[in-house]
Amino acid sequence: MRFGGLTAVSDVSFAARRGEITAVIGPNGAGKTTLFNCITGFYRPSSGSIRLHPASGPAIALHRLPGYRIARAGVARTFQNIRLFPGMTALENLLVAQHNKLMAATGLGIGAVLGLSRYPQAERAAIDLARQWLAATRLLERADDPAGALPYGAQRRLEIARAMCTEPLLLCLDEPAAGLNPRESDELARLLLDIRGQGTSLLLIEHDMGVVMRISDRVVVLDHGKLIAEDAPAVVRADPRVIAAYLGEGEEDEDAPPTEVPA
Ligand SMILES: Nc1ncnc2c1ncn2[C@@H]1O[C@H](COP(=O)(O)OP(=O)(O)OP(=O)(O)O)[C@@H](O)[C@H]1O
Repeated sequence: MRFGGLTAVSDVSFAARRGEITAVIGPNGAGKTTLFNCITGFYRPSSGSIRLHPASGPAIALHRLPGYRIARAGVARTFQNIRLFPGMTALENLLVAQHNKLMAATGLGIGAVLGLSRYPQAERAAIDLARQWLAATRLLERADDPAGALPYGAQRRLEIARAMCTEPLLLCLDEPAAGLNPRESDELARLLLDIRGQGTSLLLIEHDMGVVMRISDRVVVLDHGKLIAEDAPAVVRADPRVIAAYLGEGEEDEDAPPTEVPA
């Protein structure tokens, strides 16, 4: 991915395997969010390819699709900075996520207008799924509260619930533990393991090395836009190139907030 003269991500090749949690780590500015933006269609990569391999059927070339088609193909994401609809209730946020499905069930809404459709049935199923994810994220009691009024940790969980309501094959999480206290981080780790247990594959950008080392099956390390390691968490943690990348960070930017060394 190039931005004018700057190559933000280059020669990065790896597989996030089905049914696994793959973490993407690296110092600030390594290209992690850019990579996510390419996978989820916010950026169109300048070159290269990104493929989604569903359990059945042919591979889908994500790099050729616009963002909404990528979402439809089964890739969901959350953002580094929470992007909920703050004025809508928690439940409504989860129903918006199912808009595509509802529209498809009702013949693009025309059937619903004519009162001829399966809309009530589809709407009930959407509410059931939303309530299931509200329960999984401990937000059922806050279902009717505006999303913007929820505490920070609850908003983070609601973002994950919203992504899961699209029933994704791959869930991409950009720093889900940012700003959480240790108890909330533990709870998040358990939630992500549950999501994996239900068959969704996860790709996770995370600076909290406790969470990364505890739940990841594989860890991919980026530095200056390049892949410098890809292995099991314990192997990556001991890799001298990875340690050097993290230790080297402070020398370049003394004012940058410290990044945890994965040790
Ligand atoms: N839209 C853009 N235009 C120009 N440069 C960009 C753009 N987005 C990212 N970059 C540059 O690409 C590089 C990688 O940035 P990116 O945000 O992907 O890093 P990161 O690993 O996610 O960092 P952090 O951990 O701080 O979030 C940086 O040099 C950044 O300035």
